[in-house]
Amino acid sequence: MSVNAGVTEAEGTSAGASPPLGRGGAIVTTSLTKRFPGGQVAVDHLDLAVPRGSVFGFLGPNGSGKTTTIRMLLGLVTPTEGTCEVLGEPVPRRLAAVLPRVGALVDGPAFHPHLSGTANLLRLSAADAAVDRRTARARVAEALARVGLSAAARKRYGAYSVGMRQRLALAAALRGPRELLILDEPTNGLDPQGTREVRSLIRQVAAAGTTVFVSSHLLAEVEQICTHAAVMSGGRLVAQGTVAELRAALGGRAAVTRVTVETPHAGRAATLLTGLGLAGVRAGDGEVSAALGDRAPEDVCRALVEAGVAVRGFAVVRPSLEDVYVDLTGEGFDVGA
Ligand SMILES: Nc1ncnc2c1ncn2[C@@H]1O[C@H](COP(=O)(O)OP(=O)(O)OP(=O)(O)O)[C@@H](O)[C@H]1O
Repeated sequence: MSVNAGVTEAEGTSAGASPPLGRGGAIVTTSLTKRFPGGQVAVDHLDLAVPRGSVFGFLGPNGSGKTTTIRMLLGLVTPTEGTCEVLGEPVPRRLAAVLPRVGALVDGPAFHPHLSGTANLLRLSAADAAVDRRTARARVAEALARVGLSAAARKRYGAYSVGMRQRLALAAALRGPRELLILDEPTNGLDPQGTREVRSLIRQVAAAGTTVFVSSHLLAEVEQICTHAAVMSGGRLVAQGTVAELRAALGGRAAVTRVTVETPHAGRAATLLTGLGLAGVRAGDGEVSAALGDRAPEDVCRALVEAGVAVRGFAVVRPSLEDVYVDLTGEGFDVGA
C-alpha cells in the first residue's frame, strides 16, 4: 500500500500532496487545523494518511501538535478547520459509530485510587454501551494478562507504580477487539522491560490485523515496530511515508550515507577521498569520514589500501530515522529507551 511518498516541504502551505488513500485509510485528515482561543495554532493544515494494517509512528518534539491531533481524532477537541475520517467515518459527526471500534490511550483514563485494576476496568466497561455485559469480566482479565498485570489485578490502583498505571491504561484500550488502536506515548514511565513488552504487544495487536497509530519520542522503537511514520514540527507535517521511504528521502539532503576510515594516515586518506570525488570530507585524529555518494564502499576501501593508506577500520554509516528527524526539524530527539 502506498502513501504520499516521503518528505514534504517544511515551509509549504500544507504538507504536500493530498493523501491518496481516500476512504480506504484507517485515518485520513485533510487540512486539519486547531487554533486555540488566544491564537495558538497547535495543528496547522494537517494531511495525514494512515493505511489500514499499518503500524504508524507519529513523531515530533514536545508541543508539535501530536496530542492535539489525537484528541481531534477521538472527538475530544473540535477542529477549527479541515476534516478527519477515522475507519471511513467522519469525526466528530459519526463519533458514536467509530468509538466502539477504536481502542485509545490518551491522557490516561481517570482511575479510582481505592479500586483494584480489575475493578477499575470493570467500571469502565460498565459505563461503555458497546461492551457486552456477558463477556466483560473475561475481556478485562484477558486485557490485564496481555499487559502483564494479572498478578497485580487485585491490588488497588493507588498502590500501582507509574509503569503499572501505564499498563492499566493500555489494558483499558485493549478491553475489546479493536480495528484501530491509538496510543499517545504508550511507553511513558515504563522501564526497559516494560518498554519491550509494549513493543511486543503492539506487534501482536498488529499481527492480528489491528491498525496501530502510536505517538512516540522513541525513534529507535519506531524504527523497530513501525511500518510507516509521520514527522510533525510546529503543528505542521514535515514528512510521512513508509519508514524505508523516509530514510530514502534523505538522498541529496544533509544526512546521507557516510564512510568512516580509521587510519594513522588521515591526511593522506582525506586527499585520496577528495580525489575520488567524495563530498564532505572531514579529517580528524586517526580518522577521516566522507559522504559516500554513488561510490561502492568496496571500491573506496580498495583505493585507500592500494594507495598505501593503513586502514585499521572501515565503516559505512547509513542515516537513521533520527537523522531524518533532525534534518527535517533541526531539533534533537529524546532517543532514550
Ligand atoms: N487547551 C489548550 N489551549 C491552548 N493551547 C494549547 C492547548 N492544548 C495544547 N496547546 C498548545 O498547542 C501546542 C501543541 O500541543 P500538543 O500537546 O498537541 O503537542 P504534543 O506534540 O503532543 O506535545 P507533547 O509531546 O509535549 O505532549 C502547544 O504549543 C501547546 O501549548
